[in-house]
Amino acid sequence: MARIVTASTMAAMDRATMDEFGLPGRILMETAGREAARIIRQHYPLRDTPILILCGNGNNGGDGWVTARYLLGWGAQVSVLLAGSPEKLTQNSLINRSLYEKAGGCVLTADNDSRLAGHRGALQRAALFVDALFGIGLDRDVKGHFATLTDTVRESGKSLISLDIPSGIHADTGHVLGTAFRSDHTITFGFAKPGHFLEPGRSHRGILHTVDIGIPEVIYGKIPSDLACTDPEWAKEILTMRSPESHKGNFGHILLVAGAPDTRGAAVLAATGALRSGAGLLSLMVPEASLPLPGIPPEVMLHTVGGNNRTGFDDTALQSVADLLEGKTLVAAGPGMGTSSSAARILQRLLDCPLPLVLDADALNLLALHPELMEKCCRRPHTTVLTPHPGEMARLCQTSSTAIQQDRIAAAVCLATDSGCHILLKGASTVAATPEGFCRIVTSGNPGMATGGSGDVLCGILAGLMAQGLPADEAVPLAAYVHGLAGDHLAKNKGPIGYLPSEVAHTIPRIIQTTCIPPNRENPGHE
Ligand SMILES: NC(=O)C1=CN([C@@H]2O[C@H](COP(=O)(O)OP(=O)(O)OC[C@H]3O[C@@H](n4cnc5c(N)ncnc54)[C@H](OP(=O)(O)O)[C@@H]3O)[C@@H](O)[C@H]2O)[C@@H](O)CC1
Ligand SMILES: Nc1ncnc2c1ncn2[C@@H]1O[C@H](COP(=O)(O)OP(=O)(O)O)[C@@H](O)[C@H]1O
Ligand SMILES: [K+]
Repeated sequence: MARIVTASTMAAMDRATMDEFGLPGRILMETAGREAARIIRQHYPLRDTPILILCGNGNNGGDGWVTARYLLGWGAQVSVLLAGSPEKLTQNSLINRSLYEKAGGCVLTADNDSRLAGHRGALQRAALFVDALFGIGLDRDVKGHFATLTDTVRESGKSLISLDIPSGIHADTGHVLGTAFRSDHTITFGFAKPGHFLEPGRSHRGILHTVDIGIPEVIYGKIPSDLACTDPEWAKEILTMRSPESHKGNFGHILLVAGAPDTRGAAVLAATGALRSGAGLLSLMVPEASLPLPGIPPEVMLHTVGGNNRTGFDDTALQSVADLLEGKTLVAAGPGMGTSSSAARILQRLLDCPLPLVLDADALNLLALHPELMEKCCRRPHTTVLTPHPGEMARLCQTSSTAIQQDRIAAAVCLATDSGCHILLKGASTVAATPEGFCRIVTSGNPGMATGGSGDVLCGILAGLMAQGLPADEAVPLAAYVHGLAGDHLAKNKGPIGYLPSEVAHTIPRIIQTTCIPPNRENPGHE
């Protein structure tokens, strides 16, 4: 299920389903609460599990009342703790509270700290909490008795299921507003929200279940979402098996410009990433002072150009660029390239070439240092991809990395639409934005990948996928997804920290085989 919607889009879909399509909000809420109760029943033995459902004022609380009524009907020991103010309940919450009470349900009211303290026994007796405090309507920090309740439940270590999103997590950014629940399961309604996939929200939501509450496809079509996430079904649609008659010329010829003497390993890692992802041919342009290049795959065609230990590339290197561009189908530049004035002149020349361009690391630093290069980059009539980490992104956008991290999706989309470039904003919760403003959140990857050289491998993977003809809007998120899956595979099989970016590169063929190739096309060359 790759569709994702923001809180405002989800609210607009809910409204349109009610007002235009004619399906009442009460039915949507009934479906949400009933399906949540079903999922709870699947995971916990109802008769042996005292359940306390925590309801807020809003419609998220409304879902909680419905869930409570179904669980009660199925024989569960269930109570509701109303943490919101009884007089402020939404209309549908009020109706569903009354139905729950008619069915014999018990309600404890705790709308301030002292009342909450009076219900300590009920909190202690519960074995499972259901969090229906706030959903997509959370719009400010969680404070006061709501914060006390959240912290008490979290610190109890007992099982917790959140309805729609863990309360305290902002649905659009994944940020914690004040304090937040950490759930074992989150049951979301309609479509998943960005906060389910963006850290720290992703780490707070446990197993995610997406429930169809009856938002009709016509409404989704009318209010389209410009967000999605990566998943295996999506990946399988993109990579197709090679024709038996294919040859190396079908899979592109990359010119990789990388590897000043101090950072020559970056060139090796990017080259390995590109070849392990299936690039047809790869030529590497490095300064002669960077030789030897230990670990460089013998498949790489090596072109040494003018350079020295101080600046990396020198001005004589510029003369080689035109020759080296001859016959290439894609250029990737930046890993360990250096930021000398000679490197800037090389980048200027590359920006003029009529080929797809992937710019990473020092190429991004050069764009930030030379506004005229950034302007040139924005005016390119050919595909350009920029792959910044938050620090590089901050320099490109002349802001701080804290500001970028405030809303990663907004930052990536804003730069992509302003610059006309594809943007891959890396880090925990990598996002890929297109110049048209579509954004895909990458769902793979782990903190074990936070090692120097990891981004160089990713740059190579991206160049390798694009060289094979994948359009940038698919190749950019797929490269990050495959890179993250390779990291996840190593974290699981080797250990969560200490595996190397070079090992990530060498794991790519296995990931492509297991995740991206549909099973019926898995074994080329075998009967
Ligand atoms: N038909 C539909 O629409 C459907 C909706 N559905 C469900 O509804 C949910 C959205 O409901 P919603 O819009 O009522 O918002 P919700 O998440 O309950 O929160 C708003 C309440 O919280 C309060 N509040 C906010 N922040 C606060 C804070 N920090 N500290 C304290 N209070 C705070 C805010 O108070 P106020 O700002 O008014 O003072 C208001 O009372 C959605 O996530 C899904 O679960 C499903 O049933 C499917 C059909
Ligand atoms: N906490 C994390 N969770 C998931 N992926 C991460 C995390 N930290 C780093 N990564 C990934 O590792 C790579 C690091 O890239 P980058 O910062 O450019 O590294 P370098 O410049 O050292 O090669 C990116 O793909 C990034 O998304
Ligand atoms: K919730």
